[in-house]
Amino acid sequence: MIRISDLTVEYPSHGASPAHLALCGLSATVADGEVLGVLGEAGSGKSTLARVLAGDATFGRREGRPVITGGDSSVLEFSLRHMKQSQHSKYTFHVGHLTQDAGEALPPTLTVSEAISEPVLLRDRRYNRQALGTRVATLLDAVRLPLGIMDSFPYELSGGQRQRVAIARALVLDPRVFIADEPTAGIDVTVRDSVIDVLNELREERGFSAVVISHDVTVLRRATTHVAVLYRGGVVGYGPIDEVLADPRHPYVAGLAESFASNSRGGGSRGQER
Ligand SMILES: Nc1ncnc2c1ncn2[C@@H]1O[C@H](COP(=O)(O)OP(=O)(O)OP(=O)(O)O)[C@@H](O)[C@H]1O
Repeated sequence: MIRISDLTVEYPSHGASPAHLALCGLSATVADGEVLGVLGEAGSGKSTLARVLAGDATFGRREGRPVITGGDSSVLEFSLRHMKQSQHSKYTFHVGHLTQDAGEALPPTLTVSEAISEPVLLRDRRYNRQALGTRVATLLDAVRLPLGIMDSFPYELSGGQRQRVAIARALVLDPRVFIADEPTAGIDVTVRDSVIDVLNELREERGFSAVVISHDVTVLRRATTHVAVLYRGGVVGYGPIDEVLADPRHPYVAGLAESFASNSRGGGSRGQER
């Protein structure tokens, strides 16, 4: 479903800033029903990879957008490097993208229900409102949010609730591929498990494929089939997470293995919902 082959990505130069090489010769595959986890230090290229897979690097050079300068990635038979503008809307219909800090970027003037419905109504203003209401309610339930918050505005919610609304919004078009950049950031440990459950249910029921960026080892262990560890834009570890950590081939992966081992000895991460 997703085949990344020798992918090289740059941010073009603008003003006095030179071009920046963000990903270099990256390869990975995600078959139907698989979830690839991506981890790596800050600036290693994780969000850039998510943006490219979400279709943000198509149609020439635009300031602030990544550009594929080598290799390619095919997602659902679409070539990301050679995608035509006319294909983009179809592509983004099938590929959901939860951006980093999506919860904080919810439209402030829309209620929860309107924010989750918006991607559907932007494509089809005459979509059946009753069916849409049912879809919103099902998604709220899936991310363990009470139906009573449907008419609330983002400022009335906690950070963790906003993040879960953003997840529901990213899934409302029923994507076949889901790209999620830190989906559990700011979510407490019990809700984090429900997000992992949503990913696993989608995977089992729909043969859904996903790429999940996360620094949370519990998410990576329970929701991914394999991981790619990025370091300065290249892959330095690839395979099932426990195998990658048990046999580190790069000093950065060895450091990760060490810190994950000491975290588990200390009882693991316990993120608190904001
Ligand atoms: N719009 C942009 N223009 C130029 N360079 C950029 C742009 N966005 C990101 N970069 C650079 O590309 C590299 C990869 O950034 P990216 O955001 O993909 O890393 P990341 O691994 O997601 O980091 P973090 O964990 O901090 O989110 C970094 O060196 C970053 O400074």
